[in-house]
Amino acid sequence: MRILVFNAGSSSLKFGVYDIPRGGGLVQMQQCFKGSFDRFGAGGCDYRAGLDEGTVTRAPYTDLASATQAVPDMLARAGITGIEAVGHRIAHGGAEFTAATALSAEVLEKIHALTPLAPLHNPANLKAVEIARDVWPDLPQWAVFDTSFHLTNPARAVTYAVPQHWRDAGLRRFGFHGTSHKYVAQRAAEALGRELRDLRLISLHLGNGASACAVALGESIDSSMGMTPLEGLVMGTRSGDVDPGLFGYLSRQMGLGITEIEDALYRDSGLKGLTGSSDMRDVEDRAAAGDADAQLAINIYAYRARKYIGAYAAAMGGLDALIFTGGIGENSPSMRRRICDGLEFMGLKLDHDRNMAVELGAHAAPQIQAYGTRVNVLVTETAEQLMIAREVAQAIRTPQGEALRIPIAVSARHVHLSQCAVDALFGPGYELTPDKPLRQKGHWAARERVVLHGPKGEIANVAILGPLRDRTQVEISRTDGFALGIDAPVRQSGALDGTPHIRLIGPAGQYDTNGLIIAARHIHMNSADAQQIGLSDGDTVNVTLTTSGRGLTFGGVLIRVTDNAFTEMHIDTDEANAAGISGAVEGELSGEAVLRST
Ligand SMILES: Nc1ncnc2c1ncn2[C@@H]1O[C@H](COP(=O)(O)OP(=O)(O)O)[C@@H](O)[C@H]1O
Ligand SMILES: CC(=O)OP(=O)(O)O
Ligand SMILES: [Mg+2]
Repeated sequence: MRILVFNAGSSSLKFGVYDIPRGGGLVQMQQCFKGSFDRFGAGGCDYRAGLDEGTVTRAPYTDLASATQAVPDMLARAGITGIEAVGHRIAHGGAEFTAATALSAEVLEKIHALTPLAPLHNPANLKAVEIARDVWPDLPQWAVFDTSFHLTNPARAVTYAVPQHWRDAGLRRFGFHGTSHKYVAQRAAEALGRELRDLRLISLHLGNGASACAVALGESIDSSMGMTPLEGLVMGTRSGDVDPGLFGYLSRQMGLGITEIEDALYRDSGLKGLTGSSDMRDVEDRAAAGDADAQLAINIYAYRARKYIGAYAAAMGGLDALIFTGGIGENSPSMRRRICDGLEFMGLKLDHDRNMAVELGAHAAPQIQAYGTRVNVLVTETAEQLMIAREVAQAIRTPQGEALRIPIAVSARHVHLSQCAVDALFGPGYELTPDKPLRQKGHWAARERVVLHGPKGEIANVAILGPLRDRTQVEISRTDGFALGIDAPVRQSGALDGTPHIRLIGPAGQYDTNGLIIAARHIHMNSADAQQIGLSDGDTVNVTLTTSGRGLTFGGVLIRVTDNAFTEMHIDTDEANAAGISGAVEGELSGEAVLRST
């Protein structure tokens, strides 16, 4: 499979072509061509092409759009043919897009609607989509969003303390550069020989746009950009954090309009506002030559980044490694040094020689901390394009391309009764009263309730689900098992041989029975959905819950296919609590799981 990737940033356009050999996995993915344009100006831009990074030439393009327009010809001249899909970086995907998404007309519409929240980025990203669709109208186009990785951030990190009706209108923090933060976090874990799920990391992506991200135990838990890519660190042309009180002052005292203020914060602030140049190379050169403005800019830049390191170490309750990436993070030893200076108190100190000697190749993620210090410090190239290609390839390999989203129902403790049990509990020949229909057709919850009685305690008011069954089955959670004092096994529904005994108590008597289980998590799936996604009865899959506060993947979820099932996943209350679920949630069958089962 051959995938072309466009990564349009605020100051540069990068593109790459990636191959996965037939029958190979994502790890075998190889880059076969790449190019980048930056330093756009009236006289053109810098251009690097081919796998050999070194050569910089001048190209006549004065802006990102004209450079993007030139890419198809460049690929043709380089003999690159046979592209099967195009992946695009899209900066803002809002709260909806948790993974690579096929660019349908509807999805494009949603991305357009988010443009006011990323005015430097989404238009450039969409331009690349438009050009690619013109040139390759038959190829599938995919989006990979900067925001997706951060959708695991907890509510306390993403909620602005503003009036309720503003929050209801969608005001919240998102975070960007997620593809980069995710990639470098994985690289750092590999380089340290540790599992990502055991590490607390801070990633500093310092490019033209810049952001810090706290990655705790494999998930982004906070990042410095907010609802827009304006919040946080000092950037090339963006201010980063300012007092929102500035707006009123600028408007009332200085007579500026909203557009002027916003434009200045996006385009004329940051390094550019402080020094006249948005390019750190220029700023460093000027500072070295004695320019006081440039020196102050560098100090502000480093100080702001250092403050975020302190904040995120506190947010995570510790720090195992700090990662530098992005044009500045990768290439400026002096900036890395300034950012880290003064952090010895938290076990973070650089080794001068290692910091100066950093050489980044495709497989290197050098460590630059002083020997014997507690916090590892790594420098690594980011690889947003590679990550985008991987995510697109994985999504394409998932049957139907898109992950199947399934509603999740939380089963509280309940019993299924036999006629024998009903007779004993409610009186001979008693008929239960169906009260509420369940989503599985023909199933209902009865008005009647029973008590569960165990050696340690009782649980009252337990629901009875109909219709009646041949054998009585009692489904509880592990926590209920402690309350009752009985250790119940995890079983599929109906697999009751050898299960423990429990006493049920009803208004007319008691009933002792085996059949006490913790229901194995499962998905009811109708035949059409199963066929569409390539699953059969008895398969097991992984289901990822990214929308919940504690985002979690459930492994070994059993698929139960019946003709007219309502497709829905059932978990118990312990599982729901572990995933931080309240209210309606959807889970996502992860591509990996689907691949394994077919
Ligand atoms: N050798 C270097 N020293 C200092 N800064 C550098 C160096 N090389 C690149 N940079 C800076 O990196 C920034 C661009 O980062 P990059 O990640 O390429 O941008 P983008 O966010 O557009 O992808 C610019 O400020 C540039 O000056
Ligand atoms: C979101 C963002 O700031 O991206 P970039 O670094 O490409 O400007
Ligand atoms: Mg960038």
